[in-house]
Amino acid sequence: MQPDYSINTLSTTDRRPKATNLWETAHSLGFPAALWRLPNQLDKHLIVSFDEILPRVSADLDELPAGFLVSPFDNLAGTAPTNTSDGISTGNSDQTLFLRADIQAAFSESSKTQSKVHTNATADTATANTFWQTLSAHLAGQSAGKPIKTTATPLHDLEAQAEYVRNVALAVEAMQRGDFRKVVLSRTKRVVFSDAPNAVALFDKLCAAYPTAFVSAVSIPEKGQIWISATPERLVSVDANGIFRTASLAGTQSAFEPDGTPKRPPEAMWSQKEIEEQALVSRYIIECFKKIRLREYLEEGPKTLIAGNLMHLSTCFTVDTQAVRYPQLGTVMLRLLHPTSAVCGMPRDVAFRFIEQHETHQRELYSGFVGPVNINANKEGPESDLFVHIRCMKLEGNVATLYAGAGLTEDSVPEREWQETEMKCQTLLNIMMNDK
Ligand SMILES: C=C(O[C@H]1C=CC=C(C(=O)O)[C@@H]1O)C(=O)O
Repeated sequence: MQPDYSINTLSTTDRRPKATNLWETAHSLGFPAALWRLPNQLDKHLIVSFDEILPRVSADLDELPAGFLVSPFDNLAGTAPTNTSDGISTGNSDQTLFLRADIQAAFSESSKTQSKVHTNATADTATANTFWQTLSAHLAGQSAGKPIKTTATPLHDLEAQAEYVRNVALAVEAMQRGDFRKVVLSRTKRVVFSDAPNAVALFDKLCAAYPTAFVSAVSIPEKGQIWISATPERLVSVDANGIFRTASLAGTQSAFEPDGTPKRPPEAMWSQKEIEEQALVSRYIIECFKKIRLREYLEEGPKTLIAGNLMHLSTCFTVDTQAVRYPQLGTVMLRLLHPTSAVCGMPRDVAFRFIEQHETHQRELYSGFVGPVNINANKEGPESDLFVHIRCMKLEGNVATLYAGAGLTEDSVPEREWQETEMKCQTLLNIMMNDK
């Protein structure tokens, strides 16, 4: 029987495991781990998977056990779409990585709930024993040494800027010809650290700075990567009461006036280009509802939403899956929605091809989706919360690669779109450069 640490109930002399202890134990054993904090919540969650090589699954929220999903942008490749009995066209999404919750922990920041760590019943007992023994050794041996200070240096790539601006101009020409209506082109930015940074410390700083974001850190040892994000964009959520939620997010401006004073969201001014860009994302969601003949949805917005240093336009869509008798709505919509026109474009397939042909980097897990599935966090029942993986970076040793994209329409101005991606990189950079 493995320990079930109810952390708050242990005596103060106990070496209580913190998120960082579990994360580092997982790392030392080569086990994947995910750490996350939901928007507007205080509790942080962590799971460790005992699968050194993660299974690639179809993102089926109705079938998967408790765990965490990370999908690449491009998970439609390989097979032709298939039609289900509902007449729904679904892609092949078995590129999605699944971290099964073998070890599960919740770290409470509020005095009302207790922090908990436990081994799930389905986890392999021998592996779980190894994990707990390694954790105990780690706790016994840890010293309260000074945290290592790392400095981060962003690399300025003038060629990357020139290439991005050229590609935006090509996209604008294609849209003016009528080839497609919207495309999201992305770029990368590299940051070199003096030492490999502490992912859990970065995660904690992001949680503190961006309370309304979904913040996550996912360690994937088989790739030698840690992905860290603070995303404002919900893709699909289904709560314990069967309430389905999704949102359309687009249009970007700084959340601050040039003199540094914060803007008031209700007074934000949006251009016609930005209003149209966001309306296209909403239309895409509504078209997905139409494909499954779902009419009973609540649409709220567009409203201006603060996302860290930025503001966006957002419309929320809600469906009571019990009232409409559609329990699988989350899974079905996930397959239809991804990749939405907030990260791909419209029409989707033409925009997808334009991205493939013009972006010179691989998006990998950027603009895919990320989040917990079937996690029973508050005893009310399992919940799934998947977010669009933007405002993210890939950490490989002491090098971070940040990703940012901008939604383009025929009215886009190439230099401005580049500046927009710079602002989006700033969401993570502000935290990385602030070494407190
Ligand atoms: C693609 C990204 O943002 C999307 C979400 C909100 C606003 C966006 C925009 O204004 O272009 C993008 O569609 C990104 O941050 O990399």
